[in-house]
Amino acid sequence: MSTTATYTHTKLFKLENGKKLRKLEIAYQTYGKLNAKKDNVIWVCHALTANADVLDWWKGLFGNNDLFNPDEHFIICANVLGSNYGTTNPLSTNPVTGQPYYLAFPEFTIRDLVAAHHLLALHLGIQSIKVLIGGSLGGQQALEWAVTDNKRIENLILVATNAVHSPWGIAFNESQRLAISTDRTFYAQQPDGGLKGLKAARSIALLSYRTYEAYSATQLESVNDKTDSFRAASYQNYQGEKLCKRFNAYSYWYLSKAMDSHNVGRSRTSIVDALALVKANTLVIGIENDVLFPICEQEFLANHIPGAALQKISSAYGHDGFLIETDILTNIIGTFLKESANKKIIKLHKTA
Ligand SMILES: CC(=O)SCCNC(=O)CCNC(=O)[C@H](O)C(C)(C)COP(=O)(O)OP(=O)(O)OC[C@H]1O[C@@H](n2cnc3c(N)ncnc32)[C@H](O)[C@@H]1OP(=O)(O)O
Ligand SMILES: N[C@@H](CCO)C(=O)O
Repeated sequence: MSTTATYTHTKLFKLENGKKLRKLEIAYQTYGKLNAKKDNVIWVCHALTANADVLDWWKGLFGNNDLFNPDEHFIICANVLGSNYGTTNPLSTNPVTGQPYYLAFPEFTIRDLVAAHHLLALHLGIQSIKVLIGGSLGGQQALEWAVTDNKRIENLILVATNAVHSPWGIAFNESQRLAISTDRTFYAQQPDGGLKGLKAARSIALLSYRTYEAYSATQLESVNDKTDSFRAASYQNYQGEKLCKRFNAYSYWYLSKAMDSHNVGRSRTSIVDALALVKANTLVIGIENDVLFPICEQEFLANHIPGAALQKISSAYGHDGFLIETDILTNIIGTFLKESANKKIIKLHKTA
């Protein structure tokens, strides 16, 4: 059973920077049913350009015959604030002006994305989360959630993510925003504004999501007399255009800023102290070939989240491996959850 719905928050939604959004709408999807014990919730936080349909974009890990399936679990995935898959975003109508926000949309942070998830969890009556999982920007949300609200989450799975967005990651994002800002239509404030810039931005982003090996494996020329029109060039154009057909430059701009904002230590004593607040059984998964979120970032998480386990995997896809290597993820996560369930039984026996 799958449900697609939108929750409308009728009170003002206060952002971390103090600005307020009226009539926040959060699009979400659920699969399966909450069981009688209310202990089968799997909450998924999605990455930069995905949506609430996790059975579509994380197939192999989420599906009718997969580790996370609607027969056993109540799976919830919400489209993040700022994204154009149904949640309030820069193309939404500002209730105050009656016009789309575009660049008048307030800036927001990863903490604001999590605050919106909190509202939805409250609305759905979710008291405990068996597994909170996310990769990349989704992992940043999951981590922030586990720091802020550390009693509700039993198991936390962080894939290809970090505790604070790195100077390297911010530099990639700024380069993408520079590409968008060179497209003058971005400032015309129209639904298709900045799409040429967005195409270039996605092309830049892909270089951080993939690897030298992946391009060599898929984009190598079969003839050696070419001087132009290379496959790799066609691929970059294609991928840029593919994103433009399903996303918009304004959402992309604001979400990349939210990613830059990620820092679990902000306004807290330190990053290390913030990580020490996590109480969930935590599994951190890193991809050894990830250029954007290098393995040292997951080592840092695992070293500072109490009792966290670390698993390193290899993927020629690099960072995007977190979306693609579902067989390996199924194996690692399945084993971790079995061990976690066994530990829970032993603990219950000891306290009985
Ligand atoms: C409504 C929706 O679409 S939902 C949103 C779906 N996306 C998300 O959820 C975001 C997360 N997903 C992703 O980022 C990506 O889908 C990934 C990382 C999982 C996979 O990336 P993909 O682009 O599908 O794979 P890959 O890099 O192998 O590229 C394959 C595509 O490039 C095309 N391609 C490959 N080489 C070339 C080339 N030299 N020139 C032109 N096109 C090329 C292929 O024909 C294929 O096209 P298709 O996507 O239309 O079938
Ligand atoms: N490929 C992912 C971003 C990488 O985290 C997306 O488009 O959402």
